Amino acid sequence: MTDRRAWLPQIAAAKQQGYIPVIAEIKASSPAEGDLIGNRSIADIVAAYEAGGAACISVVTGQWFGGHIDMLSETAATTSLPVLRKDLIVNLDQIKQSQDYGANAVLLTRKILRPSHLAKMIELCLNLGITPFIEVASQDEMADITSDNRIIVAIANRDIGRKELDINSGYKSLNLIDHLHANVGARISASGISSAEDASKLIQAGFDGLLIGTSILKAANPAQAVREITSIHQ
Ligand SMILES: O=C(O)c1ccccc1NCC(=O)[C@H](O)[C@H](O)COP(=O)(O)O
Repeated sequence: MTDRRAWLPQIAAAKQQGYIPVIAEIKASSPAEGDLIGNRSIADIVAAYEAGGAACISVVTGQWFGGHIDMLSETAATTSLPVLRKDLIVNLDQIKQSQDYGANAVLLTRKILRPSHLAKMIELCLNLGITPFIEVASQDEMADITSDNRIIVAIANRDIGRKELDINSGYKSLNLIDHLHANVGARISASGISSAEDASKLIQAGFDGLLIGTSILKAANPAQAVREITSIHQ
């Protein structure tokens, strides 16, 4: 398997080199948009994301989004960029499974995990050398995130419970970022990001990176779409 770079150094390196760290996502379909991949292979998409300067790759393996665990190993075999598994991960075995399939970060969705269980999952990730990528969607969900510079916190612009149909909800993360009081390794704005202008506002608000799926998958030229965001001048 490819020797994978670590998440936080990769995000820091992109910033240091003057690029916006983009976590570019591979997602088979969305309830709002339908098929997002068409006749492309995972290798085609990864190549475009790398050409656009993506810092990291996210792979949605969840069935809601037409995903499958094999998409993870296929991606991991194609790139040395850091790889995140996005799925409804609720037990410790899924964390080990994610690593076996090539992920070096896993999504932990605060909304569906009790704080004590979330703490155990974070601990296992850190023991295994996996970066916990904790997603929150409200002020309440951020309240019990504790400071740890080895974790990533992603603030979602959409509510997972609405199955991505709340497309016009605006950039919720812009209002929430100042309520995240924990010191963490990186703060990411996730979901619904569709223009360089909006990406720029999110970075100016203090985010260390952006997770983007649908808009770059739908773009006529995904490499260019990623490049337009990674190369924004601040
Ligand atoms: O948010 C979750 O808990 C979740 C769990 C499993 C699979 C997907 C999940 N969320 C949706 C996404 O991750 C979005 O695909 C991602 O944020 C990208 O959003 P977009 O740019 O709007 O496609």
